[in-house]
Amino acid sequence: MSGRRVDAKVVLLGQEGVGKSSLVERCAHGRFRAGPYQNTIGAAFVAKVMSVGEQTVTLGIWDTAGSERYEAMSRIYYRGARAAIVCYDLTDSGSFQRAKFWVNELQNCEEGCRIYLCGTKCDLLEEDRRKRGIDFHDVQDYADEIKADHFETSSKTGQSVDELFQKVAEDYVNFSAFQVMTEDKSVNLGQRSSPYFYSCCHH
Ligand SMILES: Nc1nc2c(ncn2[C@@H]2O[C@H](COP(=O)(O)OP(=O)(O)OP(=O)(O)O)[C@@H](O)[C@H]2O)c(=O)[nH]1
Repeated sequence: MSGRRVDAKVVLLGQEGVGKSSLVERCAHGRFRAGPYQNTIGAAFVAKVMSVGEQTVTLGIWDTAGSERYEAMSRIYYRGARAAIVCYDLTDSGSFQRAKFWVNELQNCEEGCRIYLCGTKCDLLEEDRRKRGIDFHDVQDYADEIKADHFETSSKTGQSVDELFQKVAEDYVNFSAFQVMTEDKSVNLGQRSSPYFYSCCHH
């Protein structure tokens, strides 16, 4: 994977313990690590190759640390992101307030970044519906208001995880195609925005 071109930078944001690393682990390696919770320090990176129709897209996924101690660092990681997966724990209403904080940041600082709201740990609701901390429709209304997609996922069972990342990749491809189309129609300045390049670290 080293040296592979990354087409789109994707960042995960959200309160500590909401399950960002688990989401990346499920998406990248198809597994869920039970056991003691280890908080992320700084950030972690993984590259994920996705297929969208005939095309191949490499997402460069940055998993940030949720601890407020690392807030300034998380800001560095969302710079230039094409997509942000803003996570909250479906059983913890406080984590949804924190998600709103990140949405405001993105709206103010990263105009070109699409937002995906992700309610995590939905397996816990299947065990006991009373554990739901935030009403689905309230989140959906908020998602509509901010023009975000909204998913409820479980990294434990895998529910809706692939769908979430697939949507991110598809939106990237469709949006890029739209951009090229509108650029072709407008005055040709002889320049086209190039994709982001990184030398990928991989684990
Ligand atoms: N039941 C259940 N537990 C989950 C799920 N996702 C994560 N967890 C648990 O929630 C805890 C925190 O998960 P992490 O993925 O480390 O959370 P994080 O958001 O990356 O945390 P920080 O790195 O501190 O920001 C761990 O004990 C996970 O096992 C899920 O889908 N279902």
